[in-house]
Amino acid sequence: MVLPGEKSNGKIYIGVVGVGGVGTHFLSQLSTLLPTQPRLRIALITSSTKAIYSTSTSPSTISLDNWRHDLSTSNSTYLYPHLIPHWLANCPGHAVLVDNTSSPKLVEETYTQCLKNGISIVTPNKVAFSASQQEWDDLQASSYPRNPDGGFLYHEATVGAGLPILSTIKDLLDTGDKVPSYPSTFPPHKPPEIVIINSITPNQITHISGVFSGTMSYLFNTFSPTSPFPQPQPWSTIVRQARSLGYTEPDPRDDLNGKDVARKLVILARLIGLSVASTDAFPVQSLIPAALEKQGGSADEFLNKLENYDGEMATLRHAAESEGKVLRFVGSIDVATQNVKVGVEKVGKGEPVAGLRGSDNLVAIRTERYKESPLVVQGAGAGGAVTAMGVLADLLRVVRQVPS
Ligand SMILES: NC(=O)C1=CN([C@@H]2O[C@H](COP(=O)(O)OP(=O)(O)OC[C@H]3O[C@@H](n4cnc5c(N)ncnc54)[C@H](OP(=O)(O)O)[C@@H]3O)[C@@H](O)[C@H]2O)C=CC1
Ligand SMILES: N[C@@H](CC=O)C(=O)O
Ligand code: NA
Repeated sequence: MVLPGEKSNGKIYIGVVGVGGVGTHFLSQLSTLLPTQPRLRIALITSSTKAIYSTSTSPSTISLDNWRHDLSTSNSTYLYPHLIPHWLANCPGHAVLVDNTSSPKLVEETYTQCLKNGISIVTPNKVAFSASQQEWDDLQASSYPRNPDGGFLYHEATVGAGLPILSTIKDLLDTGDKVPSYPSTFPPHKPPEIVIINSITPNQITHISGVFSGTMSYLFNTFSPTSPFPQPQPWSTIVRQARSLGYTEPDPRDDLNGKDVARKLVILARLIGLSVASTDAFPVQSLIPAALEKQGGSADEFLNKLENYDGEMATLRHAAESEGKVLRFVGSIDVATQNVKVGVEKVGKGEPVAGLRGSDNLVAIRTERYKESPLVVQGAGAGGAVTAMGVLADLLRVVRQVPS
């Protein structure tokens, strides 16, 4: 295996896992890019049932011209996750795992092993980065530069899809943004599960807040619009629309229960120097009706039952309307008080988050330099194409750092 620092044959071998909404857009965007990236070789494409491999030493690796057909007619069955690191390690150049799934099993069986073997990972999959703090720490320790022989690890699309949120925060931290002075002691009720892992460093960011879910943004922009006409459709109808638009998690319940936003806030909090035990370390408001919380079943079965609870959401909306407000699903991190929270809020129609459209995210970051007027990143935060762009941009970050 060729490590990031070692001289390789100059080629970069890509293993693509997952060809759903994001994965298909990723492959489509990659095929457009390939003619300008002669070093790239597609070494593996696997769905949850089928796989196509190139023989890793063969120069004629997989063509993207007819990958759907080639995959569906492939005689090769799906590559079990635990075999992926070995397979990529046999490539004669630098290898990159592109994980376009939401699979915890894939994370568990490939990430650390890949990184420690110098295989890079780019992914929109939040699971690895929002599990335990220890797992986060292990990923950092296994990957470059903390591990000089480790693979690169990029996950820009885990927060705000292709929006440059993680890269902006990295720039702020790298350029040592200063923060206002904090009280010498933290509030006595400081939640034990969220702590600043080091004293307030000069480059700590102080607040991050906004709308972090493309699905929830679309749902509330449509269900609780600033203009009263036309009459919004029922909540469950709009949830189905969000799913068909490719915004939701593979299971929309992971959006509605606030878990997806919680995952993103855990990733952001850890990135700016907070140690967060888990997504259960802070209050997360779920919009799953209580009666459906404990019921299993498929996503389709859930959506059919959700129709019976449209009235509950309509009541919430009417309460906001009576105050001349709209509903938005927001999240926030306050470093000084170490408070992290996720939930529905009534917001004035003139508020920035009230004006969002479609799957827009809006993330406001406050630091010393951006204290009075926060640094704001806004735009589509969900959708296959805008997510795939973030994954592809991360791949190019790896390409630029691998010696040719
Ligand atoms: N959609 C969006 O706007 C955004 C998505 N993301 C993240 O991107 C990831 C993918 O999302 P999206 O494409 O929308 O989801 P999809 O459900 O459309 O696609 C996921 C694909 O992964 C496949 N898959 C699951 N496990 C494996 C495995 N072990 N090996 C190979 N394939 C597997 C699934 O196959 P099968 O269906 O057969 O199980 C499915 O085709 C998720 O982690 C999501 O959180 C991040 C930002 C935005
Ligand atoms: N389901 C998520 C996808 C992007 O992270 C969302 O709606 O934001
Ligand atoms: Na992003």
